[in-house]
Amino acid sequence: MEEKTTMIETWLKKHRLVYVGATRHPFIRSIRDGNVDLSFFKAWLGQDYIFVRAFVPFVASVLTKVWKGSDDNDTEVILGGMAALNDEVGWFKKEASKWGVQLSNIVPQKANQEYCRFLESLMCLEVEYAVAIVAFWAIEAVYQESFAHCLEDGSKTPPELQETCQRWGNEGFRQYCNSLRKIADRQLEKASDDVITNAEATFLRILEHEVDFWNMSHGGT
Ligand SMILES: Cc1ncc(CNC=O)c(N)n1
Repeated sequence: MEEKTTMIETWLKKHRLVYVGATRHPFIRSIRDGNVDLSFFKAWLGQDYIFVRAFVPFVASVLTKVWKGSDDNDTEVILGGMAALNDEVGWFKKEASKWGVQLSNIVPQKANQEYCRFLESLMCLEVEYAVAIVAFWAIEAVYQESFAHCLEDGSKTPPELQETCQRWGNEGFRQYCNSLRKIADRQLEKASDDVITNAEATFLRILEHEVDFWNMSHGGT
């Protein structure tokens, strides 16, 4: 059977370097190599908690958009993502107390604020479902690929960080990302050229924001 090349496959090839920049960032490499600066890890933990709080209403907005197109499968996949986020918020609180990170005192850094503001712009009703679902997939896929890399054979991830890597690097999360990717590709198949152009630009913006987010935790600004 002949498999046709999907839009996302095409983009991943075209933007390989940017994608690798987001999924093989020095911060992730330092976790994998076992020489991560734990103060960077704690900084990431606090900032990511703030990001995830903003990510929840974004996912809710995607859910609203799919509901209008009333696709039951899509709704269930996204709702599953929402449920996982509920669990994740609880995990962040537990993990923060384990590391002595005070979540109530975290000040969002500039890169985080800008990323959250970008998410907010994607919540508008005028943003098409195809664009929003591409963004959703890309956000999840970067974490999946990054943390799965820290669990591959030969990695020296410190034992106390393995649970964190498992959170996004596990097999279930990989399959969930694949489901999101299929949903996104299916939307792109029927999208207009305008929407496709928009979705590709959004994909790139997400990758840039993810790199800036890692940079921030890695001692950048
Ligand atoms: C900055 C960033 N990007 C992606 C994710 C993964 N999605 C939900 O947890 C995340 N937690 N943080």
